[in-house]
Amino acid sequence: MALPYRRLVVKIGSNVLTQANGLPDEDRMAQLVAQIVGLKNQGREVILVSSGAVAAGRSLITLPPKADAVRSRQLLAAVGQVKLLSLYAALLAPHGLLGAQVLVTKEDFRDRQHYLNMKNCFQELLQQNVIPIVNENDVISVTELMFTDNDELAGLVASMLNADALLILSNVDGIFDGDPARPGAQVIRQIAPHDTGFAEFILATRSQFGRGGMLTKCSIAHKVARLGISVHIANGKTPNILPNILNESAISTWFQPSKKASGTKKWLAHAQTAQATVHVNAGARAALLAAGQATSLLPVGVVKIEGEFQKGDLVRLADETGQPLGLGLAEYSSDKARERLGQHGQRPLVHYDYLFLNLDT
Ligand SMILES: Nc1ncnc2c1ncn2[C@@H]1O[C@H](COP(=O)(O)OP(=O)(O)O)[C@@H](O)[C@H]1O
Ligand SMILES: N[C@@H](CCC(=O)OP(=O)(O)O)C(=O)O
Repeated sequence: MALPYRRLVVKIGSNVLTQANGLPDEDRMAQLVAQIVGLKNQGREVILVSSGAVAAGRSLITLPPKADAVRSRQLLAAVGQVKLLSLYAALLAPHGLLGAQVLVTKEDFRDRQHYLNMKNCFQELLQQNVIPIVNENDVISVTELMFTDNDELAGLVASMLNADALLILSNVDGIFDGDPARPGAQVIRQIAPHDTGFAEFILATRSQFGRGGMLTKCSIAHKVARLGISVHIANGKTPNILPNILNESAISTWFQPSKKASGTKKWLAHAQTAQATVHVNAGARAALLAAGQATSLLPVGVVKIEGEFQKGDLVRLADETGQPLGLGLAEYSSDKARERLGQHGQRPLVHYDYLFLNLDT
């Protein structure tokens, strides 16, 4: 039986769409589009997050020697994105399908109005049977404004649209239990929501044209799965990989989902800024991070509060050494919290429903 995912986000990495010489691999694109059309014909909704603009740009423009790295990337992506989307449009047209370009920046997920505009647009596109094709707006996303990579962007899109699954296509069959090049290395087939042991196997290497590397891919996958969205990492170069993930015959690493999280938890998982930090003691840290338990933060475990906050504000949680633990919404102000610091029998400062912990700390 096929996996019952109705709404899918498919992320295709640069290296899947790029040949060894750095130019776009149009045959591969055609194969992947054919697979996506197959998924659509099964009645599924597909949102595509596609890298490849820089590679496409390389096929159009030769950079001058000693060109500035940031400007070169902007130039290649600006020119290449047109070619990338034209190729997708040409491949979808014979199937009677339209693709839509959606270019986003990190800022668009922070600004609530931008976020809602974007969400509404996606919903309209899906309703009209159009395939949104998302990429980072590389022209204005430079250095610290950039997403870590398109895996982060795909995770945000999957959470925003409450997708059933995120399929990340890279140039490896999944996460290996060691160097993928080592003879005998095996793909880890399943990772449970609270299992963080996989991190020890990941090497700092990344594919030739990739940006973030496997470690960021995995921490995004883990976070998204903990919000209740299935994540599969698989090889985009393997024939029929998308239908085979869905009929469970493909090799892939499957991050099993937790129970679906509320909209607030999804937002907290990806929120970036908090004004104040609440430091907790070792006992509270252990209780919060204990697998499978829904624990709220009580004042008895709080040792220090840095900064000011009001009821409903976003606060950062950290342990006594300052190591970040997660983010939550305060149930009361920092003034009240300071009065109750270390006291037993007080109301939670951060309720479990409004708390998102990073398990990879
Ligand atoms: N344990 C591991 N299992 C699989 N791949 C790994 C592992 N450790 C490091 N990698 C590297 O991660 C790369 C994929 O990540 P990345 O370069 O970011 O790809 P993409 O461009 O698809 O986002 C692989 O090509 C591989 O070299
Ligand atoms: N936005 C860039 C891709 C950046 C990126 O994150 O690539 P990847 O590491 O392959 O997901 C492009 O279109 O070339």
